[in-house]
Parts: sequence; C-alpha cells; structure tokens
Amino acid sequence: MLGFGNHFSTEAVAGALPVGRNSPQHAPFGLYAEQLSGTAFTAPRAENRRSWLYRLRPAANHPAFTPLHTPSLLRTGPFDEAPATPNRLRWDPMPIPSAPTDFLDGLVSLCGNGDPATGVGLGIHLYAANRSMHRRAFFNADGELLIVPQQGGLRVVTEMGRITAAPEQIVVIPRGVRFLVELTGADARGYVCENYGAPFRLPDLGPIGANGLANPRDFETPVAWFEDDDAPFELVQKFGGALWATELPHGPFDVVAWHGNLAPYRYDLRRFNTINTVSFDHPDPSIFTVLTAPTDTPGTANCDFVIFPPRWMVAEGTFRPPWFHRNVMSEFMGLIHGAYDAKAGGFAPGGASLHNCMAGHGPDKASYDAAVRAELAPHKIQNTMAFMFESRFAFRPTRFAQETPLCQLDYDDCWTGFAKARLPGAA
Ligand SMILES: O=C(O)Cc1cc(O)ccc1O
Ligand SMILES: [Fe+2]
Repeated sequence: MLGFGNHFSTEAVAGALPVGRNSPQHAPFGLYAEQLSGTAFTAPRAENRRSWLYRLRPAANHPAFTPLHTPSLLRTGPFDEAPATPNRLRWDPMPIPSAPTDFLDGLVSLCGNGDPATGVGLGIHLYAANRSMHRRAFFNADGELLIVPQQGGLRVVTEMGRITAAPEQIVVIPRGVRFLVELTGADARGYVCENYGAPFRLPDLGPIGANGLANPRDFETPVAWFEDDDAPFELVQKFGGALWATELPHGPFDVVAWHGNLAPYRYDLRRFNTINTVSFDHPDPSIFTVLTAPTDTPGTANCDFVIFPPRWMVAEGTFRPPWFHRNVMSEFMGLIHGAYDAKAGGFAPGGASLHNCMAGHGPDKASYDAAVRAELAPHKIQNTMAFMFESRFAFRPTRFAQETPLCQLDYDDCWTGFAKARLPGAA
C-alpha cells in the first residue's frame, strides 16, 4: 500500500475488518480488537499515529516477561559506560559472524545519545547475521527502528504484514510492533537507528515546493498477513535498555486485519529525488534529508536521516566535495556501497564514522587535492550510497566502539599534510 503515513485499511480475510467503527461488541469472526498507539491519545491530529489491529487472540495473552541474560553488545541510553570523546572516529566494517547469529543476536551498538526514559535521543547499532530468527519475535518498547541493510536481503515479518528489503532500501518498524527478521541469502549486515523521540516523518520542503526529495507515494506499507500458529513462540522485547523474554502460547503474527496510520514501511533510496545547486557552492546536506525525527525546537532534529545518492555535480567555480566544517549537530555516517566524495580512502562500505558536535572534519587530503585540481565539467557521482544520522545531541560511543580493533587509530591522519596558505608578502 502506497503513501507515507496514510490511513490504510487492509484485511487478509474478507470481512475481517469492522466497517465504520473500531470496536464493535462482536468483532467479525470473534477477532480481538486492539489499538496500538504510537503517539499520545491527545497528540495533535497531524502528529497522531495509531492503528487498530484485529487478531486471533489478544496481544495481552502472555505470561510475565523475565530478564534475558544472554550476553549482548546491544546498548541503550544513557550511554555512560565509557567516557564521552570529542575525537573523530571511524570504524572498519563488522565481519560476518562465524557462529550462528540471528538479527537480534547480531546487534552491536556503536554510539547513541539521550535516554528512552525521557523520549530523547537515539541509539546507533550495527547488525551482522548469518541465520534467520526462528520461532522468536522481537519488539522494541524503547523506540522506533530504522533499518538500513548494507549487505544481503532481509524479510521482515511483522504483525502488520511482511516486508522484503535489500541494500538501498530501508525499513522502519514503529515502536512496539512485533517482528522477526529472516535472511533471504546466506548472511546480512547493516545499520539500525533506534529513535527514542518523535517518530520519523518527511521533512518540510519550504521553497522547494510541493514535490521533491522523498516523495510520499514511494513509501510502501505491507497488507495484512497472518499465520494461524498454535505452537509456543519466544517473544523478546527491549524495555528500558534491557532485553526481556516471554513464551507466547502461540505465534505472534495473528493480525488478520488492521487499519490506521501507524505501520511499518519500506522506502527505496533510489527513488529519492535529489536536488542540488545548478549554479555554485555546495549546499548544506539538509537538502538530502529523507526522514526527520523532530524535537520541540523547530529545525533542530533528534535525528535527520540523510542520504548521499548518485547525482550530477555541475557547480561552477566551486570546491565541489563537502567543505571543511564544524557543526553544532553531531554526524554519524555509514556507507551502503561505493565511495563517498569526501573520503578517498578508509571509509569502506559497511564501515562508519562519527564527527561529533564541533569536531573539525571534511574532505581528506586526497579528496581535497583531487577537488582543487579537478576540471569542473559536469560530472556524475555514480555507484554510491552513503548516509548520515545527524542529531542535535552529541553521540557517546560505547565501550565496544572505542575498544574494538575495527576502530581506526590513524583516522586523524587523513587531515594532515595540508600546505599552509600563502599570504601576499609572507616569507
Ligand atoms: O561530513 C560529512 O561528510 C557530511 C556532510 C556532507 C556535506 O555534503 C556537507 C556537510 C556535511 O556534514
Ligand atoms: Fe559533516
């Protein structure tokens, strides 16, 4: 079903969706009506997100959750296990594990900010997996999940329908929605942004007008799909940073019909309508914003999801790559494939970098030299897809992120060796 944030209606069995009311005394076929709220009941209408699910048994039908004690490198705000660092950091890609590892086992946190307890901030995780989740579902009470596959395809089975996603597509799972992740190939790797704040939405377009960037109709939400499954099923949740598990007496994917505007969705990054200068200068990367999770301060996001897709570079008399800069916002970057125009080396597909609040960064020496020498004919940057999670809150790297050998100890060196500018008359 197409359209960002639409009010969808979908039924896997004809007649399962009540017509004209949400909670009839007798729902069709004895289904159980359940409201899933993603915003406060009283959130303004334009912000309000909720869906009504019609299921074989109530989602409430489960015994108590108990803490899951398996070791995990998944972390949640407050990210205070290791000292904050102002240093620029970059990581090599995570290896695909050799031991059997599913999506949930394979989540490793690199950094984050804020705290889900206050609905502020985000966590940034990597996943690397080599098997599907089997009779085990997950939901996240701490935030919404934006999944960015980098290698290998996923089939995300959710309560509200199934979504397949390959690299260059993204999937967003609302807070609380039960799902599992199957691999469509031998292994899979990617990035996850866990948004503790207000849900992602499309950015305003301002003077761009009514069209452009990520167009609403390119967002895809699955139709209702269910499994009539009476065998026990493990259900894991993350709540307040800890993993908890319970055993459902039946499969969790028993929603026969649903309607509403809170639902998982997919977006193909290749559909992004990239807008850029046709005159001079390198615009701010906010023109590449796919989705934004705002805070109460206008224009100052909890998280912007920004991409750097293939695009024509035509700026005249301009240093074309990203400029040197220091930013009050903090920037985490990943690379899905290809090369990034500010980094001639060291930023590999599957790798990551962190340039925190006020950290000086920009083109590495090799990219700088190439850009000042370049003949400024129209040039197409091709075969690449990088992205950024940009936040108003500084990121705090986890202990793993700071201590892993994947962390490049020589990253600072990419900004050395620049010749001093020569002023007239200077020695
Ligand atoms: O630091 C980066 O590479 C991301 C970035 C890209 C760009 O085109 C302008 C600013 C910016 O922070
Ligand atoms: Fe930057």
